[in-house]
Amino acid sequence: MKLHITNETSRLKSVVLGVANSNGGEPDLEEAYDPKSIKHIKEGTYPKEKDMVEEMDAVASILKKYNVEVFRPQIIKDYNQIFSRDIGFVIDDKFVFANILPDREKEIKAIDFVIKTLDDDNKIRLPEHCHIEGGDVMPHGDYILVGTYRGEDYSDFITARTNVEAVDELQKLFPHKTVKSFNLRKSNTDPKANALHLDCCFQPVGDKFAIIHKNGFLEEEEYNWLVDLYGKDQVFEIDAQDMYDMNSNIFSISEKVVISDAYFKRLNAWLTSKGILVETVDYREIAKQEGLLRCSTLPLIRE
Ligand SMILES: NC(=O)NCCC[C@H](N)C(=O)O
Repeated sequence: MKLHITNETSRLKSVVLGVANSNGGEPDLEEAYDPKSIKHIKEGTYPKEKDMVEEMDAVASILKKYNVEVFRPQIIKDYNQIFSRDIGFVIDDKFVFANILPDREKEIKAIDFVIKTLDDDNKIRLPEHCHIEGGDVMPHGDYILVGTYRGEDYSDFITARTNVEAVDELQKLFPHKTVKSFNLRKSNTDPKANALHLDCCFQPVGDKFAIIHKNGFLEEEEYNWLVDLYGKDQVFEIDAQDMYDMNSNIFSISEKVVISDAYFKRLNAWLTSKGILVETVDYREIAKQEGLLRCSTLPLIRE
């Protein structure tokens, strides 16, 4: 397979979509690794496998309707494999393995059957001390946008997944691109104050638009840099509740078509007003684990 990803919105040709089958059910509180899952475990509202399988199958159907090649990870018994985005990422024709949270590191084996079709020259592994997850990485033409956490208390946050060492390494690996990093707000306990990955508080859509949550960014100038990249009138601002609901985590099939959650009335109306066709699914159960549509997809080829 010849990989090709240079941005978030060009016509999608091939993608990995996670699976919710045999996801291991409700974890113990100590095993959960994001604050929204913790909240749902405490409140007795943790999502059921059957509901999540149905939600993901609806996404697969839409992708197939648009003639997108869809790979599903092989099922590892009793293991959460919903959020394929984070296990690796494609930049140009390279597949970069994530150095993911140790609780999630088995997930990558399940797409071996895809990775082994790639030339060895096109597979990249970062040194072990570089932590990085695909939800933090967005190829954007000549830029690679990367979410990170620069605080000295990095190791206290199970929600901090990409470190500055990985940002530096990425710049060395892609010297012809500019790696621009964003210091994100982290909370292990409050999902409304936790930008778990860059795609939880920002995402480009269409040919000139973006969705953004200001408070997800710790540095105002970095938030401003993104707003200026698009222009103030072209960005859709979301608040803490919208971030919690995961409004910035929709998924583009092309510049003209997105998959969004039917629950996002304000966002979907805005997208439609910009000439973007919105295919809707119900992803409220998946959302309970602090991820949504972008998080559950790993694009391999866009035009
Ligand atoms: N890109 C993403 O934001 N992925 C969501 C991952 C959610 C999962 N519960 C985690 O904490 O790793």
